[in-house]
Amino acid sequence: MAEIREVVQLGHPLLRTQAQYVENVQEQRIQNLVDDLIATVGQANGVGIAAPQVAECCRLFIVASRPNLRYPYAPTMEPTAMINPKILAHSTEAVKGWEGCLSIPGIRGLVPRYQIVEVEYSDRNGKLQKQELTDFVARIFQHELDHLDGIVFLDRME
Ligand SMILES: O=C(O)C[C@@H](Cc1ccccc1)C(=O)SCC(=O)c1ccccc1
Ligand SMILES: [Zn+2]
Repeated sequence: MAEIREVVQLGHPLLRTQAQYVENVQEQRIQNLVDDLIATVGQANGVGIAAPQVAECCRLFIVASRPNLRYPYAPTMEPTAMINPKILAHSTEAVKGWEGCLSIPGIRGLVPRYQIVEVEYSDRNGKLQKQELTDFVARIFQHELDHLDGIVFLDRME
């Protein structure tokens, strides 16, 4: 009897419903993808990366701002996964700034972006986040959001 009780208490995978099992597999897939993207953006010395750039069709990207030659005052931040991201509001003026792209190596260009964006996304723990992003971090967010819609920075250069 103890054995059966132990199995029930531990929630043995075999006792989960099929829907719970599928949900757990999907959740693990997203967590693995987030970990892979964070490792990839670090190895590539990037400041962001979007799932479509590694042929994963889901609305998920990483923002990983750090100071660099073109943006020496960029904040250093923990690489942050942003799931189902959206812009809720933005400043009127667009400011041009240098961008590159891990999918278009060797090319840099001046791209207009909103300087301030109010954004919403779910973090990797499923918690809904609302934030105001400014300057370089706002630029990265807009660059990565474009990737989710098949747009690259070359498409926005004037
Ligand atoms: O292709 C990507 O999404 C990564 C891209 C993100 C990005 C760079 C610059 C502005 C907005 C978004 C890169 O990280 S490109 C390589 C890079 O580290 C870099 C390039 C230009 C300026 C700063 C950083
Ligand atoms: Zn890019």
